Amino acid sequence: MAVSSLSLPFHFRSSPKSHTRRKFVFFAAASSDVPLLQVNDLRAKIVESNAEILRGVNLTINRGEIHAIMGKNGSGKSTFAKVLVGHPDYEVTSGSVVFKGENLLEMEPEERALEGLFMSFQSPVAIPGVSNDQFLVMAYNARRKKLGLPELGPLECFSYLMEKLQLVNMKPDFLNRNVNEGFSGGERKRNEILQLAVLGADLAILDEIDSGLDVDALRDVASAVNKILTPENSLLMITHYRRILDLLKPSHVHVMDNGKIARTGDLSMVDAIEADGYEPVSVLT
Ligand SMILES: Nc1ncnc2c1ncn2[C@@H]1O[C@H](COP(=O)(O)OP(=O)(O)OP(=O)(O)O)[C@@H](O)[C@H]1O
Repeated sequence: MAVSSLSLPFHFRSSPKSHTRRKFVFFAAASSDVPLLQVNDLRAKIVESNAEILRGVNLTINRGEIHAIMGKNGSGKSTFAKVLVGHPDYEVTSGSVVFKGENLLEMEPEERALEGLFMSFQSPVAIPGVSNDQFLVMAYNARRKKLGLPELGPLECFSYLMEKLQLVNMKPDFLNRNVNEGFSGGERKRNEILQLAVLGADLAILDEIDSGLDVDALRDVASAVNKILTPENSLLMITHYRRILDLLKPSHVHVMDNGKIARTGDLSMVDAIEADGYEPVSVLT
């Protein structure tokens, strides 16, 4: 099976829109003084209904930073994440997103993944008929190819996957099962982190990775994510809960309200949210 038919870990295909060339490329992209992700005044609507959901999002993420987005239900957090990875349900109407110096919005979803943008979904889907190890090996070798590295053979792949399984504390038999098929909610979340550990990423977006996890699973997931993070990569997580924030210690906490980032602070802002709700911190500053 070709990797393109598996669509990497995003579980959706490229949009049928024609692939236009990128409008601009900054050749200083690898330099650490260029933001890893720069989002400017991003607006997006739902294709089917034309309803505008993102109403001017601004966000800058540098390498080595951990960002958290919180906010009321329905404020647009998941939509923002899905727009970043190119989900076909949404259309960007204005604004820009520059990732590693390139125009992200003109890349197909698969290309975004190969460039090092990873997203774990709130409800990871099952892929019937495709085993976890088959999926991981194909996706990982596609990423290695993109990075100019030789593909790994079956034996090398096996030992690489075993090492990553240990990192997320998953049993080896999960490799033989079909992707997410019959997995419990918590196992699906762990499996998302396994995918991240295997593929690596410049920017990992974790959408409510903590929801539905028991305390031990949450600790395992946070510990694995902490081991994956380096000064060269970054994390953007969406959450409603303090516990994962205490484990991953974001440098920046944002509150999204009505399709915009209304407030940015540090972990101390979460105390205020827990005490008084979102209203006091949801005023655009
Ligand atoms: N594909 C879609 N079709 C219809 N409505 C959508 C779609 N995607 C998002 N929406 C709507 O857009 C709004 C924002 O949804 P989104 O999932 O981004 O919110 P959220 O901040 O992540 O919420 P939660 O905290 O509940 O997960 C909601 O009103 C939602 O119903």
